[in-house]
Amino acid sequence: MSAVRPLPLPPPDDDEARRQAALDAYAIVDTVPELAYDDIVRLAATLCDVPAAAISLIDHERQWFKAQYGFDRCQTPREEAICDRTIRHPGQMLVIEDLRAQSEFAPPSLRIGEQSLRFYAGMPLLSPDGHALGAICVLDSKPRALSAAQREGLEVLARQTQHLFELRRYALEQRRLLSEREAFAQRLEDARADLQRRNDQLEHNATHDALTGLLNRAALAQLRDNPAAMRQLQHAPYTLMLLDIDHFKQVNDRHGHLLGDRALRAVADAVAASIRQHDIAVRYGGEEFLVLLPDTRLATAAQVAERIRQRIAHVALPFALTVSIGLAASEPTRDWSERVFDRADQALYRAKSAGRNRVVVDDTPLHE
Ligand SMILES: Nc1nc2c(ncn2[C@@H]2O[C@H](COP(=O)(O)OP(=O)(O)OP(=O)(O)O)[C@@H](O)[C@H]2O)c(=O)[nH]1
Repeated sequence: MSAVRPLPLPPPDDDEARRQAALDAYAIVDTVPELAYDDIVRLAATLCDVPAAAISLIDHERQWFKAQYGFDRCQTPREEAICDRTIRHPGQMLVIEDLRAQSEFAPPSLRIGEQSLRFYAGMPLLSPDGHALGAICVLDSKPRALSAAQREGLEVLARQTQHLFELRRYALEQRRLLSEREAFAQRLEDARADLQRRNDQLEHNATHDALTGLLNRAALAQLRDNPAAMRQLQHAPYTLMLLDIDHFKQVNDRHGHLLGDRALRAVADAVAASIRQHDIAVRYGGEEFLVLLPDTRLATAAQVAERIRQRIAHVALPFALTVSIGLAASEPTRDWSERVFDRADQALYRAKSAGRNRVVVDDTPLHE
């Protein structure tokens, strides 16, 4: 087509907004040069035997060149972009054989070498839903015409360019989906971790005494009901310690429950600070504590108990705080929950009867 169509009206605002949105979806404007597009414009120039060619995208008030060959500008104002005329008739090539003969076109500022532009042929570049994003164009500083084969070739290159655009959009979409999937997986993992934390917290609360942080009676019952843990405990001689705060009722009565609670925490801290990591300390009753010392004979356990007693005697409180402790050793053939506990309890009773603030070791003969 050598005749120029009458100057089309500017597109209605809504259409232009949709067209611009279609272009934006490719996120291609202002990207770095890419060889695939550079190759296409070189090929277009060679095919049409012209010194210059470009892939122009009409972006708001400018035309921006994704690729250019034969000139070195990366954009021009939209009002002088002939490609802006080309996109007004999507699907049709616009050919202007001699710009000087077309008074309706202001002379473009774009120059080919030192010469002003005389020849233009552009094929619109369309999105799949028909929005014209820009054009692939060939340019010359001399008037000329395109052969049918050259026109056809330019159309093919326009299709190839559109294909590249679609690949780009597909890659962007995949990246978006991937990051959405990663974000979703992260949210899922966060939720799982949060659930795990809450679960751990619940489990901790169910098995620990809130005041002292030591294990509670429920945890002791769980231990008793766990054959594997019991086997582990019983594979070597162990010692059971029962500890009771002396005259704790008086502490409460004279100094109030708040100080009583402080005393309980101080006792728990002294116990925790005196035992090994795998020893098991339990707040067994109000002011009673139970400590299981695996793999520990009575004599060693007595030293630990004495350390605890002394530590507690030195706790800084507005009143004297002492404890009585009873100890008993395990019997290899018996369940600690029966006999060992009774023996430790009797030892504790003897510690109380003998004046409190002392450690008493069970001395009843085994296997009586
Ligand atoms: N502040 C406080 N007091 C508690 C708690 N649990 C139990 N007690 C108190 O501990 C006291 C235990 O008193 P008793 O069993 O008579 O024993 P005791 O006064 O220590 O006397 P002995 O054991 O014979 O030396 C009671 O007054 C309970 O109210 C608690 O969580 N906080």
